[in-house]
Amino acid sequence: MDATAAVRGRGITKYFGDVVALDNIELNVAQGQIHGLVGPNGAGKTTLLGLLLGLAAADQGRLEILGTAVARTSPAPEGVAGFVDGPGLYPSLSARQNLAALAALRTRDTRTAAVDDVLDQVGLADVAEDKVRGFSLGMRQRLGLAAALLTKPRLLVLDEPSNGLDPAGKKHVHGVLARLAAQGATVVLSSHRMDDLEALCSEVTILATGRVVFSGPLHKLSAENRALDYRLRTSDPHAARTTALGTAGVHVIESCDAVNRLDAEVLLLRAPVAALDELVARLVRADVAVRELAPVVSPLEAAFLALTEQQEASR
Ligand SMILES: Nc1ncnc2c1ncn2[C@@H]1O[C@H](COP(=O)(O)OP(=O)(O)OP(=O)(O)O)[C@@H](O)[C@H]1O
Repeated sequence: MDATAAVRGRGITKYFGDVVALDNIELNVAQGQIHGLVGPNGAGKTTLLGLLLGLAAADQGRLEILGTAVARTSPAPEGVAGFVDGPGLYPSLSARQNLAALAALRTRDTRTAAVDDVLDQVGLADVAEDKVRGFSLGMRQRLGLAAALLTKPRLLVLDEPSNGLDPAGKKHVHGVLARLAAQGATVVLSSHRMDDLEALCSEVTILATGRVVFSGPLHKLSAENRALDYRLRTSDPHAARTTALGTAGVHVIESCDAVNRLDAEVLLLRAPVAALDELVARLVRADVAVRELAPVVSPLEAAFLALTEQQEASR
């Protein structure tokens, strides 16, 4: 196995009765990487994360985690922590008691220094003595992350860790994950939020109906020569429209969207980057000022929609 790989999956297949939840999955995650799993509902993300955590075994294929081949009967290798379907917590105990209980179970160590440190890292120090019963979803997610941190994981596996987080909570969680990765730990997480994945991950795997439709660096998705939808606001919408219609590769979208119809100054365009560059040059030559030019959805989201729609259509 490649010494720098934290996860290596080959031909991973998992069935639930007649349902093929994972279909011949290939997955490579380098050590120290934050790797995002993204895909529509039912794509297989939670199933795959569950295999990494040792909660279930693949029916076919070979999975190596932290240099160890995972056998059907063996638990996940040492150094793996995380959760799927929300963290398991005791509602009647406080945040601190939950963590102290876990620490005692795992290491027979009831000292509080490590507990205080992880509570602080996830931004829950102020509510350490509050019962988990009263915690919001975002607070539970942060406490689940704190519990995983207690084990000093070399591979952290998280199913939608951003679920329910407010901006401050998200900042804490992103900071924790980035620090972990900088220290050499590996993080594999799923999310439905493209902006989170773009902020955190260097590589992503896109799943659709149990198959990998893309896996690799984020920049490869955005660099692909695909036409995206853009909003264009200029000093002269009429001239901009005429120029756009006369520029090869640029398609003017006649919007039926109420928001854009109200904003008559905004033109919706579909174009690859090269055609867009040509349009901007023409607008400048025509003395039309470009006040806003932005993709309607991010390149990752556009790629995600295109790839997953293709896969769904070919089923
Ligand atoms: N325990 C189970 N029993 C039967 N079918 C299951 C089970 N777990 C998952 N599945 C099926 O396997 C497929 C993949 O489900 P999974 O939960 O992994 O998807 P997901 O990408 O995590 O979806 P979501 O975004 O909705 O969380 C789905 O068709 C689901 O119905």
